[in-house]
Amino acid sequence: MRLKTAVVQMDVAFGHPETNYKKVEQNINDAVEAKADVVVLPELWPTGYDFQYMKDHPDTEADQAVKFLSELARRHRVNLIAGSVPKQTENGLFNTMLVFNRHGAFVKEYSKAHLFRLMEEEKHLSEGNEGGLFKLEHGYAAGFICYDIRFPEWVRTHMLHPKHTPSILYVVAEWPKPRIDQWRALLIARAIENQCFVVACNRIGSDPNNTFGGSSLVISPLGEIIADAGEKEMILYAEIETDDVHEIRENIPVFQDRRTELYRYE
Ligand SMILES: O=C(O)CCC(=O)C(=O)O
Repeated sequence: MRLKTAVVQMDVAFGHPETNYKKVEQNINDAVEAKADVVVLPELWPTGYDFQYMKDHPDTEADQAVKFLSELARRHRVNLIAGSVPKQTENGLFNTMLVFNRHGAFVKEYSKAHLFRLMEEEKHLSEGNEGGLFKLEHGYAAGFICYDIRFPEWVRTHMLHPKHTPSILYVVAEWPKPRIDQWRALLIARAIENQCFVVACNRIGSDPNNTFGGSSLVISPLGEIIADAGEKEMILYAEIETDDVHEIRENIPVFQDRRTELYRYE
């Protein structure tokens, strides 16, 4: 199936959700005018990494974000990979990706499984324990959040679902500029080794502790960069044909050729 993706590479106002909610709404409006089928937002777009704000103004069960996003998806008839949002629950604070379909129906939530110590996530957040596989009209996909892409075994676990192999990996991030070459290399590697499209959204701009590198990318299952947002605030558009994965997987049958009996130490 052919689909047009819109990746919102935006600056995020630190601890200022009013500004970020308005900006997200404007970006979704613009993407819909450009006839996007799927809009992708960055990690923690409501607040950035302002843990104090998240604690002082908890979005309980992410109700505020869910209501806002579901209404936008329904009104504009667009699928949303709505980045991630702070979700306060009685078991802790999670960094949670939310996915909605064109009818505004809630499709999936995925809480970041690998917390990033360099940004002290483990001191403030609880880690997710569930996978990020979901289905939209264009088939199966999986969602990952930032540091998750350093764990190829986590991504591969999603690819090994017995019935529902994803054809797109959506990655949302606040990835700092000093390691942006690693971001690019890791995303290309995840695309090639999993023979998947990668649609990756990183924020731009700075917070009190970091400068973020942008470089939101759309990558083919062969590892070719289809679209690259560079360092500007922008919506990155790309058209992809998800059925391409089948031929690529037939040509080089990586999944059939796995030697699982070797992949462990005694
Ligand atoms: O792995 C990295 O270098 C960056 C990860 C990160 O910034 C995050 O997970 O928030």
